[in-house]
Amino acid sequence: MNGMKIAQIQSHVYSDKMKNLEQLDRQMEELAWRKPDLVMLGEMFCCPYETKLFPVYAEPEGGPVWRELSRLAKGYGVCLAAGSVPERDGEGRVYNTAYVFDRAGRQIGKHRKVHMFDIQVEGGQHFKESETLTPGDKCTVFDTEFGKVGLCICFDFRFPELARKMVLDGARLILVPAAFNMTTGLAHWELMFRSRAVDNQCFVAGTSCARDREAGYVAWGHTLLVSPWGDVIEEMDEREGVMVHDIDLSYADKVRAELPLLSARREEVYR
Ligand SMILES: NC(=O)CC(=O)C(=O)O
Repeated sequence: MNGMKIAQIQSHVYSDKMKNLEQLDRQMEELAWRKPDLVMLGEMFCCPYETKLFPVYAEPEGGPVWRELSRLAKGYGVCLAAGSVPERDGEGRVYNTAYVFDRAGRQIGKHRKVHMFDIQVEGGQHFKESETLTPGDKCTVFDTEFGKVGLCICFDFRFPELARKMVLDGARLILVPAAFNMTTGLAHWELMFRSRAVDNQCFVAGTSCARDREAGYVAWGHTLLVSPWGDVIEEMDEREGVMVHDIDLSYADKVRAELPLLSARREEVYR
């Protein structure tokens, strides 16, 4: 199946973890009449984006947040790309992890953020995910009823090599739960998503949480969806909201056939 309806939810992040899931339940109920096939959330949608809080909010895979996400996917009969959450493994390490559930509530995708968001921009944003997070070490592409889908988290998408690998592994849509900020958002948000989409001739969906000026980390918002031709299908502003679109993944095949960037690569020259 190539056609799908994708809903991207840009929501407020409450400090009460479970309140975020109650909010999600209400949002999915309100969305139900639009019959989305896939619902997508932002990076750390149920934990304030602060390094000291990641270990406090972290849960193992299969924990209460995971179970509630699986229940919601099944209850509403949708594929749920559940943003990202802090995940604790059996050895006490904490990851920034994105889970994806199918319509039956089964986990079909999981990605641990590979590239740590450690930046120090003079006069702008400072952040050091590696203070409390451990990086993952895998490129993630998983099977869905719509074909292969790529998954990475925010800073990961700044690395063209990872997106290229996902596409060479079969992805025609890349999901990116993300949280740019007031420094990087204005400079690079739309530019990055359009660049990755044009280079890889695939749909890219970037979903952020809404901006909260009182938060320790002020998210840029601007959830967006970009086509394989590089067109911005829609971009939100910084406020809470939902965006719903019908996309046809075979459009990526059409663009790749008309402008054969992927098939005309000369790997032997780039080595
Ligand atoms: N949350 C992030 O990883 C933010 C990011 O990538 C950025 O450039 O900003």
